[in-house]
Amino acid sequence: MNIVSTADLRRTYGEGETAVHALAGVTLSFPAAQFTAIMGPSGSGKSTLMHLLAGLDKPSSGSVVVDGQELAGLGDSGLTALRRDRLGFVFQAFNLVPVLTAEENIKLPLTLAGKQVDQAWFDKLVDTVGLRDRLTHRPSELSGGQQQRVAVARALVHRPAVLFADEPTGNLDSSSSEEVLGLLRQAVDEFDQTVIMVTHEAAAASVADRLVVLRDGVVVHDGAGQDAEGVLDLMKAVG
Ligand SMILES: Nc1ncnc2c1ncn2[C@@H]1O[C@H](COP(=O)(O)OP(=O)(O)OP(=O)(O)O)[C@@H](O)[C@H]1O
Repeated sequence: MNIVSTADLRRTYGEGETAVHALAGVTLSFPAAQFTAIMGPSGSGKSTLMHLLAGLDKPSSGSVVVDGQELAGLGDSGLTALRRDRLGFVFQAFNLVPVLTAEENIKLPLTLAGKQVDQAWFDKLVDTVGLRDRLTHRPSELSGGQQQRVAVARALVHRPAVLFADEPTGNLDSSSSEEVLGLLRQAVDEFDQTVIMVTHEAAAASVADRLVVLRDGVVVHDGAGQDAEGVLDLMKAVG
């Protein structure tokens, strides 16, 4: 079953001769429990695609279906509810709330939605991300890697249909990057989580099951995951 799919997705900024075709017809399907890395040179349309998949921007034409819902058919409140209830996000900047503890940050999506915390799931997540002894700490008292692990737990606490990760290791050293990527991998393997990650880093992309490469707003490669060397070779070949 596809959790996310697009059909001939286009997004044009501006008009006439100065128009930029950030996405120029992208048709992709993302099956459940698959880890996809999206790569491509700067300006190839990766952020635009992520924003459209998450309903944060509207396409010029084409469709996006997420968790069985055509986004064009949802109003602003429907999109907000979809993002809150069905999507998880991890960004390069950890985006934690500074005055809240790690535990409060992790539970925030549920608090905001007025939903009960599934304590067994919360405990499992906390143990998976290895933050049991840091739950009462505020973000400023945590390392970058720990903060991003809080962000991963927060993105998973409401069991989203899909987790979007936008350069999740962009601000991390290599060992923290490995930890965070390992967590995302574990979420796919153990929790059947669907993950779609944009990255510039071959090492990050190498943990994915599938590699999609964009260039000039179109898909120029869509294939099985590669090791880091394979990713670099592929990027050279398509770049
Ligand atoms: N709000 C906007 N107005 C005009 N042009 C835009 C806007 N946002 C993006 N673009 C253009 O659309 C194209 C795709 O941009 P996008 O940010 O999706 O690329 P990207 O692959 O995410 O790049 P990067 O790796 O640098 O983040 C670029 O040419 C960019 O300049």
